[in-house]
Amino acid sequence: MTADGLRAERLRWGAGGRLLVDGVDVTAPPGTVTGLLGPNGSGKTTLLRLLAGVRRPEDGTVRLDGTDLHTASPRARARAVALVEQDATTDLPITVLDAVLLGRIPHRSLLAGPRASDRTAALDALDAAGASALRDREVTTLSGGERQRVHLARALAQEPRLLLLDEPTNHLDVRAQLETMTVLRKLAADSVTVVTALHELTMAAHACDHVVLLAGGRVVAAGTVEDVLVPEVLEPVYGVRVDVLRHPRTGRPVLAYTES
Ligand SMILES: Nc1ncnc2c1ncn2[C@@H]1O[C@H](COP(=O)(O)OP(=O)(O)OP(=O)(O)O)[C@@H](O)[C@H]1O
Repeated sequence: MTADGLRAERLRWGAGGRLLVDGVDVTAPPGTVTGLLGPNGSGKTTLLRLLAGVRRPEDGTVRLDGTDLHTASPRARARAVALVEQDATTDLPITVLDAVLLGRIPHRSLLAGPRASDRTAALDALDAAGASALRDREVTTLSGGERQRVHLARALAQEPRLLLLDEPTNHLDVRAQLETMTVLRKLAADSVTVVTALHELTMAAHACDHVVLLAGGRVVAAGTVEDVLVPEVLEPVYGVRVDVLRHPRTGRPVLAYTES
């Protein structure tokens, strides 16, 4: 097994007589955070499901460290890949800790209950996601932001090599957004491959190594933050005027938008 991260090539998937993902390539080396950007309806969620292996492409391949995710067994895939879906709902009347323990299922015998090591992994994941204080709460009673942290914790408990997230910060306050992106950076530092859909371009500029910009199911630009998050690329895609400022302390791009 080579640790070359995620390599998706020529992905295609359509529905309702329309191609929603049309010849998309995504490369994400281990140890990097890749931002998946694009306007509403550009295909980010559809692409993440193809990358996660939960939806089979009509054409193209998804390889993680050289292994084709769509021919791997569901169990092998579940050990390797975690997907945090947008607004994932959990209607089960279970506690937060039990919900996070569900992330350990790919790592244990189906018939056995959680082991002490699974519980430790779940508690560590809750801690990393900043959700330890919620562990005994019933999931159905949580706020949107609290749920988002718990979904992240469940994915962390899964200990994936590829972590895919669909707008993981959309319910979070500014501090929690930064904390979540710090968690993703730490995972990348531990050689996890992280791909996250984001709407907030300044957050992408702050936390991503690479970005992939989608429009109409196609990649319109891919590369470093400095190459892609520029007015010439963004303005035609979003239909707004974009000004790129510099963060006074980090030097990273800060994007400001006005109607064009
Ligand atoms: N099963 C489906 N059948 C028909 N159309 C679909 C289906 N799934 C998604 N679409 C459409 O495909 C397009 C891409 O949807 P997708 O959810 O991937 O976009 P997105 O970039 O994640 O959008 P958003 O930023 O709004 O979350 C949208 O126009 C959506 O309505």
